[in-house]
Amino acid sequence: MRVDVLTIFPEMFTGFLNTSIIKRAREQGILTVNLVDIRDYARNKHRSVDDYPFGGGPGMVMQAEPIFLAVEALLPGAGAVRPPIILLSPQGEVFNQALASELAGQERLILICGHYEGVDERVRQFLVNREISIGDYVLTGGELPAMVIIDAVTRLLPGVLGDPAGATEDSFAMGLLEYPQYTRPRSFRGLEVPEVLLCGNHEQIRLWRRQQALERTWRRRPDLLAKLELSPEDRRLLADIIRRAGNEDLPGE
Ligand SMILES: C[S@@+](CC[C@H](N)C(=O)[O-])C[C@H]1O[C@@H](n2cnc3c(N)ncnc32)[C@H](O)[C@@H]1O
Repeated sequence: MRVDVLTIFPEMFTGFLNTSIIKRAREQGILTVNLVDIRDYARNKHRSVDDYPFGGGPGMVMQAEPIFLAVEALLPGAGAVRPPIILLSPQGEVFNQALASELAGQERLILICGHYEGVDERVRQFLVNREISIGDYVLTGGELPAMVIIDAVTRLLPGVLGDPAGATEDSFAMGLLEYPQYTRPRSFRGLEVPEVLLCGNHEQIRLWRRQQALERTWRRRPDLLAKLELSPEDRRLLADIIRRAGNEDLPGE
């Protein structure tokens, strides 16, 4: 996958792109990130790309022209099929795992990072074809949201994770929060790993994990559970969880 990132702070991406799984994905040629400095498309000697808002008000607004020029330089030849051209914005559709999977199916993404008070509305109206928010809060710029999206999408690309099953069992991938994880030592300060995980019986472990995932989701994110199509086994497990919760305080929460 190729991702073009339009930003006025390309240096913010240095650590992110050169660390851990994202670094490896780039080295393996699975991910290519092209950082475009929007200032390279400013038509003034100060390379400024923002100006005061028409109508007054606080802060500065990023101008449309350098952003249009930067995108046009990436996509020469009008009329070609356009990749998703995404404006990062707190006003966009809210990013989630389903959207990450959808974007992971694309060959190319263009991400536009706003800054200051945001970008000239004409970018939103006439240049981008998608607007994505990473949550209901306001950040100083679109750079962190761009990294969030690149990270979530990259780990879904074939070949990126050593064990692809990891991503399919993650929270949200199957509509549930993930079951609890443990590693060595078996006993830490007298705190023991659940016995079932040591028994070597794969079916028992699978069932325990499913029950834990259902219980966590039921307690913490019942909204997710409401959207899920439950199997007969899930219904049985859930009925048991709810019955026990009615009788006693479930341990460990
Ligand atoms: C300070 S914000 C501008 C907020 C804008 N004045 C508003 O109220 O919608 C500056 C830039 O940060 C980015 N940004 C801030 N919060 C974001 C979020 N939750 N999701 C995605 N991008 C965000 C956007 O690119 C935005 O243009």
